[in-house]
Amino acid sequence: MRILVVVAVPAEKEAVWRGLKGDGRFDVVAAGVGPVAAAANTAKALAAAGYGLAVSAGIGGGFPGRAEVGSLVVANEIIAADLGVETPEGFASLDELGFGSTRIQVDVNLVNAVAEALRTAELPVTTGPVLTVSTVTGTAESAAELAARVPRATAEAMEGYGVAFAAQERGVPVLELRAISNLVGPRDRTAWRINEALGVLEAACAVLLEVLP
Ligand SMILES: O=C(O)c1cccc(C(=O)CC[C@H]2O[C@@H](n3cnc4c(=O)[nH]cnc43)[C@H](O)[C@@H]2O)c1
Repeated sequence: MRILVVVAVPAEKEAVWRGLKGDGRFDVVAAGVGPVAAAANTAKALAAAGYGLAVSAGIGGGFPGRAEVGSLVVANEIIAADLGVETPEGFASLDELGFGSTRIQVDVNLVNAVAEALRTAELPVTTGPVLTVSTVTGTAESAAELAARVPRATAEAMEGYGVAFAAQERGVPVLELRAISNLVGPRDRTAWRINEALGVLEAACAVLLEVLP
């Protein structure tokens, strides 16, 4: 099975490739930051070749108490968390407005198999919903609002839903894997542990190499 791995930036691509050891079953694309770049470039890649799986991978923010810095999150649901409208009563998602779904489920057997393999490799891993946002959350208020909107929210990043939507349109299964570089909350750039997260992402990709068919 050929597998497409979509990351945002070159540093993530290098980490993923190191983990995958250049295995010929995988193609790794640095699609750019954000859901639009991710969707457009995933759709382009999926149109160019036959893939059995699309993986959105990279660093991400962990919700405090659910995913710590240096750990991994495997999404069991990929949610476009800011796709909707603001109303005087609060945020209303596209689902509530009747314009479609902001949630894409990930195959539970795939999630469990990958999470179990990562645990066996002694990598700290949690499964749960991963939110896709167009703006990195930067205040305690926004973090609390998101956590209330999606009660089990485990991590946030900026590309998963774009990759998942493009994959879904072509009937290709999707997986999202995030290595946590920072906590979701008040912006503190000095607290981001990007190199540590890239190292964990590399180690996780070495496990993917073994567990994916
Ligand atoms: O705030 C900054 O100074 C800053 C510096 C470097 C990079 C950024 C990013 O926003 C990178 C976004 C990039 O990384 C993923 N990511 C990582 N953590 C988070 C997060 O807490 N919330 C959303 N996205 C995150 C994201 O998928 C992008 O690809 C900022």
